[in-house]
Amino acid sequence: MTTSQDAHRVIDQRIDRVVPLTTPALLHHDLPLDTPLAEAVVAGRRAVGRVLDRDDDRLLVVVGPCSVHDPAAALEYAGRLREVADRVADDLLVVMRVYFEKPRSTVGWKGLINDPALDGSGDVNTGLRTARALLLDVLRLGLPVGCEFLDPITPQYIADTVAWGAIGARTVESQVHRQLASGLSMPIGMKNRPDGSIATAVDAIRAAGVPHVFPGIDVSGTPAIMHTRGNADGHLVLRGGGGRPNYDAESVAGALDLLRAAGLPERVVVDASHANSGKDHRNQPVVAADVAAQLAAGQRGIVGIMLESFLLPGRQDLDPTRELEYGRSITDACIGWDTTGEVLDHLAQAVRARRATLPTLA
Ligand SMILES: O=C[C@H](O)[C@H](O)COP(=O)(O)O
Ligand SMILES: C=C(OP(=O)(O)O)C(=O)O
Repeated sequence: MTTSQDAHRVIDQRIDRVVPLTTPALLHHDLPLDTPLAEAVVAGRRAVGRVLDRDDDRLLVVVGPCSVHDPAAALEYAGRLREVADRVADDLLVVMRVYFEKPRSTVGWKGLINDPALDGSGDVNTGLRTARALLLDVLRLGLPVGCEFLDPITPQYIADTVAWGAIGARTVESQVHRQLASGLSMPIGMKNRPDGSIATAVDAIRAAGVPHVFPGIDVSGTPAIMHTRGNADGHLVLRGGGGRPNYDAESVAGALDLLRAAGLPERVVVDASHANSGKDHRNQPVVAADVAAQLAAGQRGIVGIMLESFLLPGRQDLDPTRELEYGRSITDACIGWDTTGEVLDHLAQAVRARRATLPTLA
């Protein structure tokens, strides 16, 4: 046994401070998902699943800010999005992107859960509470929610509210994240790796599709051995990479071939941002227009699109010496609100054109 004298020399040598973390159960108690909201989550997940399975010929659109840094602005955005989502509901299944966890290439702000005060103070308790409160508010407006799952323990705090999830480009090769995805209750998009490798994401879909056993925490916050069932709703997200986009018809066909060869459903979601836009938000409508043209030409393999969009276009630096502009991203550049409406209308039109090329679904 380690003596207290030894412990002092060997344990937590690089931990500066340990702060108690609230439990998922306590947060759920304080901010409950009531029955109507739970029904909305179940309906949202089912609707996403039907689009992915092509039992519903609409296009899944995951749209919203690159990251939430100001819950008030995100909620204003949600209110506006709700109106557009209703307008295009016959053709598009709109899910709001409500991202709280940012995987960084090196260092940078890691998102609202990690650092809600945006100053490096790392008040994760407040971050989780603020995130869950916003998720419930967005659900109350009638929008399904999409999140990236990055930290393996945060899902117990918020995943009950989420209809669609992503494993990001930087973690898609990680066994920890594949195991996590195998136990998550909603469909999960696996993004291609930052260097452009699609095979890695295809491997991730296969890995997450089967049961796993791994250490985690249960809803009470107690360490637990999780035995998962496997996630059959895994799908590929093409986000470009290695300095090249992969949203064009040839890349989509290549990705569908890889999925077929792996024995997986031939379906992809195209992310119009990240390496597909070269991180220039002005390119997102160009990507969306190309996707729209592929849909109108009858491409059924594209089941969804992701857009990074906020109230104002572009991005701003997180600069402690200056007040932030309301409604503008502090992570990746987003398309602004007006462009968002135009892009969604264009995509809805393309879905109608695709429908006209296809026999009616039974
Ligand atoms: O979506 C956001 C970013 O692309 C991601 O967090 C990586 O950002 P970074 O390369 O600026 O760290
Ligand atoms: C980090 C993100 O994307 P990717 O994993 O594709 O870089 C994101 O969507 O916020």
